[in-house]
Amino acid sequence: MRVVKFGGSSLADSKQFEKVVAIMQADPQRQVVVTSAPGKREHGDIKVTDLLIRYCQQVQAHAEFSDTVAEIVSRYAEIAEHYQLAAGVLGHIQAELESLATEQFPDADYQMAAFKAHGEKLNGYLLTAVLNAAGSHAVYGEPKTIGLVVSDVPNDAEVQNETYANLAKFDRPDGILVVPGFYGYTEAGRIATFSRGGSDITGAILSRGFNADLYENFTDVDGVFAADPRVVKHPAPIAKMTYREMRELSYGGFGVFHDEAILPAIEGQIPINLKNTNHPTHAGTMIVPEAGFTPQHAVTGIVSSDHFSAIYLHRYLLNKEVGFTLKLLQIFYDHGINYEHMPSGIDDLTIIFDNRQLTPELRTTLCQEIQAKMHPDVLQWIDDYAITMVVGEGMAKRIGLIQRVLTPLVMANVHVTMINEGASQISLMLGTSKTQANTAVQAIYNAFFIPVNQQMEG
Ligand SMILES: Nc1ncnc2c1ncn2[C@@H]1O[C@H](COP(=O)(O)OP(=O)(O)O)[C@@H](O)[C@H]1O
Ligand SMILES: N[C@@H](CC(=O)OP(=O)(O)O)C(=O)O
Repeated sequence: MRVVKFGGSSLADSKQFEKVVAIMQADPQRQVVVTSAPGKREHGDIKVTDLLIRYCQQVQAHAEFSDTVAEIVSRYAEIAEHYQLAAGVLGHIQAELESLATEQFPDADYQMAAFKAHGEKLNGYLLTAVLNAAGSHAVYGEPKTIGLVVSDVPNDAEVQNETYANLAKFDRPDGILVVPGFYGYTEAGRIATFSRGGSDITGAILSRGFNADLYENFTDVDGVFAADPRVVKHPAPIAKMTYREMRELSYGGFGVFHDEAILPAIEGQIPINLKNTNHPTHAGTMIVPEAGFTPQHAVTGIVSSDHFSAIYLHRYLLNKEVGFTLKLLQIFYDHGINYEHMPSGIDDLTIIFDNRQLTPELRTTLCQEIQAKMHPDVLQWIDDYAITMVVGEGMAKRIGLIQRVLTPLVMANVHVTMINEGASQISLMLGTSKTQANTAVQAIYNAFFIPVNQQMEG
């Protein structure tokens, strides 16, 4: 059997629902389907998840929210009306949405999680009704009913291991089981969501839990490309790649698949097929175990992201001081900040971290504490930090690869401030300024993917 996940763009309106129904009905192996909330219908549109966040913020601020609720309801109404569903279906959706405003929650974070989750919950309910109206036998499976248990971090939850025992015991109904993505329930029975884009994670959990032969993840592109299509024009498609290549590239910024969705697939050794809802006959990208994989190219993909900041510390004889790093990381730990990378020299150390975790106040406190406890000769805060990652199973044993990566950067006048060859040996990390990050990706992409004669012409 297969678990199929449709992203928000695939479930954005009735036109997309038609494609989803056709895909589900084309293969009886597609027995479990995971829904996202309706996404963007066109460039500039607003995802239902973002409307729900606005709705929650308005409720929390005791502000007017009826326009927001009407806007959310209209997204579901267009689909329900297209399929001429019984009025009760839309009535139920509207009532559930409206009741959120008066429901009691333990705190504002759990309240936000519950609001957000309703985008996928109500779309799951709607898709169930649509599939039944289209002649399939579909049953709605609430994450609580099927046993999807998550940690009690309301907006960044992780799956708990007992989920897999629960899923193994769950008696799947005949026909299609429709499960909303993006959230589960804590031990205490509260809704908690994964991080943004987390419906991919639900699909992977169900694939492992139900021991699927294949996890099909449908989106709005023909698979994974060697670079983000918004950065490189018509990037080369990747026909096949490994789990760890996908994990590194998603982590690095390929938004097409959530980086935390790889682990359940690895644990269950479930192959993933990323496909296009708008072009379902295209083979898409297969993401497979490392064993038996033969890389076709030195580099599989190049990615950059610019949500980093760094703290640079310099102190003479730092290399001789036992416990310096420990003390420094303790400061980060005390403030609940995790770091991403830590390149170091004899007397120098840079800590690179995701700056989305920081407030301006926290930044000031961090600097003051580091100054007071570590007594560095130099402490520099660097906000203008982007990381470009070059990833490929084929990189490990290639002589001269670093030179092949760096030469086009020299030619493109990109200043590289940090180089870190990942311990995994399948990735190379480069620090640049934010403004040079896209140039870096384009230059490395051209060097590895465009034949030299075409580069000259271009
Ligand atoms: N390397 C890449 N290959 C393919 N798509 C990518 C890549 N990097 C970023 N993307 C973007 O990811 C988008 C799909 O992800 P997302 O918007 O989350 O889809 P969905 O709504 O289906 O979950 C694509 O439209 C594309 O713009
Ligand atoms: N709807 C949620 C979860 C999700 O996975 O969405 P999508 O499949 O559209 O990336 C979000 O916007 O974060």
